[in-house]
Amino acid sequence: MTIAGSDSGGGAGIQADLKTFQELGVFGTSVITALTAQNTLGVEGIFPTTPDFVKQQIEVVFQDLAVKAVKTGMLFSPTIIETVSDTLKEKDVQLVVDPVMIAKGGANLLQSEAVDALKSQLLPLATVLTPNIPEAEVITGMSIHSVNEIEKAAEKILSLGVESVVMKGGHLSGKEAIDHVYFKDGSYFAIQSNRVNTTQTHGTGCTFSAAITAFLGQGKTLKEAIIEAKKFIQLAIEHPLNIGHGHGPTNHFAYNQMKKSFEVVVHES
Ligand SMILES: Nc1ncnc2c1ncn2[C@@H]1O[C@H](COP(=O)(O)OP(=O)(O)O)[C@@H](O)[C@H]1O
Ligand SMILES: Cc1ncc(COP(=O)(O)O)c(N)n1
Repeated sequence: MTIAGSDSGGGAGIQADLKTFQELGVFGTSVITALTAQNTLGVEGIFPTTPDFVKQQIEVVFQDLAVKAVKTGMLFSPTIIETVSDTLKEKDVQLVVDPVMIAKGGANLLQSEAVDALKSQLLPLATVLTPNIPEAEVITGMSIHSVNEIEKAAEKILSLGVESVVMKGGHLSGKEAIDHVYFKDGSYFAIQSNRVNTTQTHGTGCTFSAAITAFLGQGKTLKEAIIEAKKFIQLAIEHPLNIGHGHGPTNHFAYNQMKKSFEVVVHES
């Protein structure tokens, strides 16, 4: 299940999630928190759903279908976060939280007053949190420029009650795009891939977290799911579709076409 916003341009949000689920052979269900009028150039409008209707969508799907894993993306408001947290608290599922805040084009997808609810209500339920660096900065109140600061921020995030955190390195510079993964029990690994010099990164975070969710739903361990999701997103970025006039979407087809001949580098410690 994905609980997220709709992207009319099809590259991020619910649409990216369902495409990823489909490519990975899992049956996707969707709970829409907000409609956005959006294309690769940016978000022009946001029309949020009501918290009650978000709850109704979740409950109706759970009443009928055996949901194995859930991801959250754009949640928009404190009341939607409270409702999603209260509803999921009762469910026995693995939860991937992508703390979507600001779109690549600059639009606010989370009201600033919603950060407290995200930290206090949703994060304690999360199997894994997948912040990019700016999101990790908002959650921790720290500025993050080095691996040392990434580790300190991860410690702060783990203390909020999440079981694990993937600190995504897409927004840092350097020849590699490295994601650092920390677990509550103190274990750690990092996954490294070549940084692609591209503007075609609309929906990278949504796609990555959807792939983790799909692999968890299929019964992979969290570590296996994160590594395989990194392959999915790397191939999706490396082989862009080149559509739209702004931040183009990633290519959800690439993984199935090329995964056999591709590996990412994993560092353990
Ligand atoms: N230019 C890039 N080249 C290769 N991988 C990237 C690039 N940009 C982002 N990634 C990867 O895509 C995933 C999503 O990261 P990021 O873009 O930081 O998230 P978000 O979309 O939430 O801002 C991460 O695994 C990150 O390492
Ligand atoms: C509905 C919705 N959800 C999430 C994103 C974030 O994606 P990105 O950071 O790539 O703009 C988005 N643009 N729209």
